[in-house]
Amino acid sequence: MEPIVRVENVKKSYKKRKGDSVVKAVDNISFQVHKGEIVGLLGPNGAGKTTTIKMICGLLKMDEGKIIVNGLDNNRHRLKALNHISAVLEGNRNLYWRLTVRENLEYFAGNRGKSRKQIQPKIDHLLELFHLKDKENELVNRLSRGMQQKLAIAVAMLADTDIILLDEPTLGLDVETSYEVRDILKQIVENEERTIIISSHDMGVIQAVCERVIIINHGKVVTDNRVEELMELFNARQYSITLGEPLSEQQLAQLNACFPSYSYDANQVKPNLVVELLSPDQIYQVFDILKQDGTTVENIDRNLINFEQVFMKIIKGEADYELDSSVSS
Ligand SMILES: Nc1ncnc2c1ncn2[C@@H]1O[C@H](COP(=O)(O)OP(=O)(O)OP(=O)(O)O)[C@@H](O)[C@H]1O
Repeated sequence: MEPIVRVENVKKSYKKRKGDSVVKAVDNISFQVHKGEIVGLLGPNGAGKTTTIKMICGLLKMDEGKIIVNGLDNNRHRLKALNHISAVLEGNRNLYWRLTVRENLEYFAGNRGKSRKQIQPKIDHLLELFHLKDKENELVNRLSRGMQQKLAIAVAMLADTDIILLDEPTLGLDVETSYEVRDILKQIVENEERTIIISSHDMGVIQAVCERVIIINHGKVVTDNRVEELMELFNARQYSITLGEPLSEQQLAQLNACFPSYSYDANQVKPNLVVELLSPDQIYQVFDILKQDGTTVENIDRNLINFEQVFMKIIKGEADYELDSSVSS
């Protein structure tokens, strides 16, 4: 099936203010998103996420490459392609501050050609979903930042476009509102056939709502994989081993040579060793090192790691696995 968004060999550089030097914000990236998917676009600060999102929604021109939205090349058919997209960009909530919550929803629905009457049931549904019903007659400039953010996302949902782009939807929100936005997004994903691309540093949101993540670093795609697979991959690798006796200097040197990211704590009730394995067979290599000095193993646990730790490993280049581009092709 033809993907709904196809980003092909896209490049974008910015000129620095002083001199002729340029920043390669996006350096030849390609990825695809299929209809109904919810994909996280991740990366450290300055990785190129916002630049990518702005190019997908036609706010920024790319230097090279192309982006196809629902079969339309957004270099050549920008306005038509944009009809398929709603975006909530970071720091730009595009709301009318002197209109009420309900008026904003009505206004933006009208912009998309919907009559006031036709749209009321959908507005009521969104007000309930976003817990904004009791604020429907409040002016937007009297709402908290979190409520404004929820309203901006509700406006994007109302447009009924195929694709929704959310740049940092929980940035700057308190923990409670951030959880609320996460839950609302989860419900939308479960109940609606929308294609959503979310850029976020909030790994909790990503883990809760995204099926797949595309991780960008220094303007390049470094990972394109299902969240579940990444979790499984890293989970399978980290083992915590409780030892009967402390390790010798020689054993530690060997562990360091074979498993440089190991950690060892001799100060617990029983000495504890944590190793990360590239393949399950490597556990036998660990056992061999332990056996040399007769160290006994009292217990082995597979450590559960969260998505934030997985992300950090990928970004730090600790992940030693093949980039799986097959999921998006
Ligand atoms: N208008 C601009 N002019 C010059 N450089 C820019 C401009 N916008 C972004 N950049 C640079 O391009 C690179 C990518 O920026 P971008 O905002 O796309 O990253 P990001 O992944 O969204 O970062 P963050 O997580 O901090 O929002 C950075 O080095 C940034 O400094």
